Amino acid sequence: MAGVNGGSSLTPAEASVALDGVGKTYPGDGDGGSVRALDDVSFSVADGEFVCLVGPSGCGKTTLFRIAAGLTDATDGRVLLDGTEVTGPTTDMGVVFQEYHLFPWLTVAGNVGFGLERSDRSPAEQEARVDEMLDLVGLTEFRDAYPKSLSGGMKQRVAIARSLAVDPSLLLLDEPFGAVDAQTREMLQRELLDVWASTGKTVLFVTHDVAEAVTLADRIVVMAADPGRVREIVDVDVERPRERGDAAFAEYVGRVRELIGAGP
Ligand SMILES: Nc1ncnc2c1ncn2[C@@H]1O[C@H](COP(=O)(O)OP(=O)(O)OP(=O)(O)O)[C@@H](O)[C@H]1O
Repeated sequence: MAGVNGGSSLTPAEASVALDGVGKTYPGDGDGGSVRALDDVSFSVADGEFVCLVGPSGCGKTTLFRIAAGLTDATDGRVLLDGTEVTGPTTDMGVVFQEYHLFPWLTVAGNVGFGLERSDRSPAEQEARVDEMLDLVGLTEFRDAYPKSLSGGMKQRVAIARSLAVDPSLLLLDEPFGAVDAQTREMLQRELLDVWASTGKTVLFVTHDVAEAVTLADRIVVMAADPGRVREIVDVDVERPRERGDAAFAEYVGRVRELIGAGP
């Protein structure tokens, strides 16, 4: 199988997003016991590339996601977005979490348009952009509905539409389909790939589901734990749409599972 440890040789300044020697130590409670959650994590994601991050429980996926999103400070290293160091949350990144984080008092259109209110678009431009995003995720007829009346899959489509509305250069997703049933999950994966193909966004997607990573990614960053670090980067050299029944698909799933289970 081709593609293990493959990937771009982009310099941090050339990449859409680059993690450059990122480390994180959580302080202990005073009696020592600090946790080295991440150690010297470096990889780049090229413009328009879809990269998934997988690894065993506790390898620091969420910590890395939060650092990339500017929500947590790294102890060492830095994250560059389009060559500029990330020092806090920015509208250049669209962020989607497992929990939908929708505003219950706003309609679907209100949620999707939320970030646009602080942009320099006119009200008419904002409305047109909301309509475009609702069309993109197939929720036009639900524009006036409230989140409580939506299924989990629909809520996550709203969250994705909201994150894309401000036209970020990077989409960051942390286990976005972790709370929906298996069938909805596969549908959302197909839809996300369609959105990715039509928008050309750069995507960094965290998941613990290896089949999901093999379905979606151009490359899979496989992490190891204690301390969290990059074990290998696997190029997924399979045409899309990928079929779970295919031998090549199963081979990649097996290879990535083996890497995750390989111990320290
Ligand atoms: N706020 C915190 N304070 C102290 N330690 C933390 C904190 N957050 C995470 N950790 C520790 O850092 C390590 C990495 O945790 P993190 O949640 O980032 O991993 P993960 O790969 O996302 O795990 P999982 O897949 O189980 O969600 C773990 O050992 C965890 O206990």
